[in-house]
Amino acid sequence: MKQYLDLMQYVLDHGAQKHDRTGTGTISTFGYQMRFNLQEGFPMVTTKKLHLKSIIHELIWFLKGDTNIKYLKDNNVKIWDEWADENGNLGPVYGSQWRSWPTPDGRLIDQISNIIHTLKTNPDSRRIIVSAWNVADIDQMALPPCHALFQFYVADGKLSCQLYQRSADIFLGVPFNIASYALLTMMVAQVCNLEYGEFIHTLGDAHLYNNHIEQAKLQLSRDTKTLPVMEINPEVKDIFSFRFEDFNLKNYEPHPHIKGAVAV
Ligand SMILES: Nc1nc(=O)c2c([nH]1)NC[C@@H]1CN(c3ccc(C(=O)N[C@@H](CCC(=O)O)C(=O)O)cc3)CN21
Ligand SMILES: O=c1ccn([C@H]2C[C@H](O)[C@@H](COP(=O)(O)O)O2)c(=O)[nH]1
Repeated sequence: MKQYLDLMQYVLDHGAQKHDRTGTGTISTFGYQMRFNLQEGFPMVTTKKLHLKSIIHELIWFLKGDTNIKYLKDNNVKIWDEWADENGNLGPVYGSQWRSWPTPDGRLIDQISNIIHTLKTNPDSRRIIVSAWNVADIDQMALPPCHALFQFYVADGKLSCQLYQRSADIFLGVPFNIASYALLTMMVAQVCNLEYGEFIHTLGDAHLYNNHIEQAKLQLSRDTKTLPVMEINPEVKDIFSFRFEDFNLKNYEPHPHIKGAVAV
């Protein structure tokens, strides 16, 4: 994952000191893009061990349209705990916008079903977009969407996806976001009978929190390893039918995990 290490090095070399909402302080840069060819392996960071279980369950949870952390808690995933209210609710975050975006006249739009339909019937469309950035709902969300908008693109029978992420926690969030959207792209490709193309990750405010700098430098001192391979149960042909057991990551041999506190 040279692309990820290059991002870390770039922000260390060129980033500006910036205050932030959490009071932690960051070193930050604005506007950065990484590309991952999904035929060259699954883009999981190898310079620290990533907890894939959390990533898969979070993605299944988004696709269910769920915005309560109960499903995550039942599967021992804790990454959203700090933001939920006393009933486990996060407000109308990703799952709600992806599957049931409310219209002014009272309908609900299932953006995921719509993009699957368009990919199957009109793959050359330049409008294959999912937006979580629902301006009218933002003040009811526990956290405004970071991965705000993504677009699919088909050429030569290959499916690519580009994500716009407005705010990117390079040490903790970004490795999760890359793996999650790479996996989503592969799942969408499978159900639409397309080959794997690229995942393109475009970042707005890309920052390293001041209490993650040592962890970043440790990762930069480690050598990269061959990317693992993600096997997906080929029998699943419906985007909403994937289960945790349908995924099998092979040959993931990362360096040891590195701890870092999450800024709330
Ligand atoms: N500051 C901040 N960074 C984020 O990346 C982030 C937020 N806030 N708020 C909302 C979600 C929650 N996300 C999170 C939250 C925690 C971890 C985290 O603690 N990761 C650890 C443990 C992983 C695990 O338990 O599975 C890690 O080492 O990766 C990662 C992503 C991504 N988002
Ligand atoms: O998927 C995610 C979700 C969140 N983040 C990070 C980016 C920021 O560090 C915080 C959000 O704080 P804001 O003040 O709302 O920007 O969470 C991420 O990297 N990936």
